[in-house]
Amino acid sequence: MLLKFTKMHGLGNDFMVIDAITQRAPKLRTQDIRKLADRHFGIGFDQLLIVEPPQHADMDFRYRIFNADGSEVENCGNGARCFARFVVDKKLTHKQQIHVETQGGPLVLQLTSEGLVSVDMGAPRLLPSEIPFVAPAPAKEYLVEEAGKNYPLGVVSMGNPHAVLCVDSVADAPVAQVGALLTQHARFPQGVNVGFMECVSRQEIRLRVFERGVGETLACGTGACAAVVSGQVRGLLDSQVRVHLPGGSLEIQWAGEGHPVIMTGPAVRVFEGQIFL
Ligand SMILES: N[C@@H](CCC[C@H](N)C(=O)O)C(=O)O
Repeated sequence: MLLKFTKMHGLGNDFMVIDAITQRAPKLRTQDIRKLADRHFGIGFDQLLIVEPPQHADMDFRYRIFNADGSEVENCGNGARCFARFVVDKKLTHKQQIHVETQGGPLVLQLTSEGLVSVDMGAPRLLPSEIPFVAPAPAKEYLVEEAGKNYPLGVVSMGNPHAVLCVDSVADAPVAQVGALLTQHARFPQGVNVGFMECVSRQEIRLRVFERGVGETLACGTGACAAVVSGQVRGLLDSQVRVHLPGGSLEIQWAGEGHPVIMTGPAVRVFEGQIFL
């Protein structure tokens, strides 16, 4: 069958987006997604996004997210912004404010007058059991031992699991090596996305993220939210922070415990395509 798709990106974190509302989309198996994600033999992407009708009457859409390794995940910040741009550009909605179901919980999105997308990402979860993370008691930072070294990590769930490590300089951070070790650490039973955060000031950080199921990406939206939350919990950051990622910058706001994290940034359509499956 011929499947139409749109290639999009949020700060270089790239997506294949499938409209499963106006076309019949096949059920893709893990190995199908891996093949499509391959940058040499497929279309190439960090995540696949599938836009579907909602399952609950108070929602506008449901969207599902799959990592390049074919695993289904709960949430994706850059994906959420691309999803909003996609449903508006495709005229799947005329609403200003879009409510969408994800596996990690509902999100509220809107396009701004500057052409950006702002997303209410919901309140972060910080209890070890909510990440999930194995720890005897809640703390601001946890020492996680791997290969004879102790890593002081902040842990945050933005629907999906994140660990945040403070570094002196992201340019020199051992993202590939340490990211690969920690992403599958036994204390994170569902794996974890690993952020390397350099605090420039209380309102500005640099961040690189080794994503679960992908490897290092040019940007991670939920990773940016998690880093700002973890930085605030550790007393390092203010409530409004500019996050510089290798692919560009995001604005993240968090007013503290119980409040939602608001993420604002761009979402770009690259091209329309079709593929025989
Ligand atoms: N790129 C994303 C996060 C995608 C999911 C992540 N790899 C996971 O496994 O949880 C973002 O922008 O948030």
